[in-house]
Amino acid sequence: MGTIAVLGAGKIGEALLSGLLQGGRDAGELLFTERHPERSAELTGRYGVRAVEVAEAAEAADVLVVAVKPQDIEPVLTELAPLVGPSSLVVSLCAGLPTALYERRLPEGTPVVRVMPNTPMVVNEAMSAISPGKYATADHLKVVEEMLACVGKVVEVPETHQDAVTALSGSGPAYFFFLVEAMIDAGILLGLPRAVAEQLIVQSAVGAAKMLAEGTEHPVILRENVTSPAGTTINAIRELEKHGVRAALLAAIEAARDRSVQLGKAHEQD
Ligand SMILES: NC(=O)C1=CN([C@@H]2O[C@H](COP(=O)(O)OP(=O)(O)OC[C@H]3O[C@@H](n4cnc5c(N)ncnc54)[C@H](O)[C@@H]3O)[C@@H](O)[C@H]2O)C=CC1
Ligand SMILES: O=C(O)[C@@H]1CCC=N1
Repeated sequence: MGTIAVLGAGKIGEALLSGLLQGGRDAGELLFTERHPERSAELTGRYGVRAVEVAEAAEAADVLVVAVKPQDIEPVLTELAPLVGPSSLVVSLCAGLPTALYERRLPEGTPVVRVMPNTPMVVNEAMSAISPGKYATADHLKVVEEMLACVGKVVEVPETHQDAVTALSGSGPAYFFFLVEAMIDAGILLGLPRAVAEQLIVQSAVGAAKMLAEGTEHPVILRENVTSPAGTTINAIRELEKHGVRAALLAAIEAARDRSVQLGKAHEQD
């Protein structure tokens, strides 16, 4: 797989570096660029990975992973344009940004793969969806898949699905954290000490996630198995339905998808 350079080592860039290191990659095979020197020093201190300028990253790395905010992509494309070409491999983790944007702004033939990962990368449990741009070959996809398989699961999707994927699994961990936070608050409402409420809910989330991951039963059956006739759970479910939680989730994820589309459209003229 060779050397990987992460351009923009914020939350997701750091998650990738740390996941790759935990997955057995050597710090010497990883590089990153950062616009904030104090952030560079922090990451080099924590992981032993070297911060470099974009020119050195493009020269030394086999894979260039773009992990800046979509709103910050412009200067990165301008910097990269004279440094890359058909023998490079550019991987974009940026929400909403189509491979066509990179293909317009980088030299003709530059292979680009669009990826939507998520932060559970830090515990090697990422869900990443990958889509090839028009110059990316099966070999390029294999390289990207291998890199991401070190930090979790990988699925290939048509690029037309990437905005939906972003709303579902890219943002997905935030919805679960939000739910956990609200359930811990419910424990406080019922008079439990915060630490106990946290332990109860976090372990319930871990257990439920493991059952889901085993995949032996459909989520509906798992939920029904908890829901006893005239029991406690059905009273809670009635309240969830009454308060429109299911519809709220559909609307929320649709809104996230729409924002992803909008982020891509902001660069249509570039
Ligand atoms: N945070 C998340 O859960 C996920 C984020 N993403 C995508 O990953 C990208 C990064 O998101 P975060 O890590 O959350 O943002 P962040 O703001 O934490 O990280 C971006 C980093 O890029 C650096 N940066 C900006 N311009 C730069 C430049 N020209 N050269 C070098 N460094 C530069 C910033 O200093 C910052 O450290 C976004 O495009 C986002 O859509 C994708 C999936 C999940
Ligand atoms: O909120 C965001 O825009 C990024 C993309 C997916 C998760 N976080």
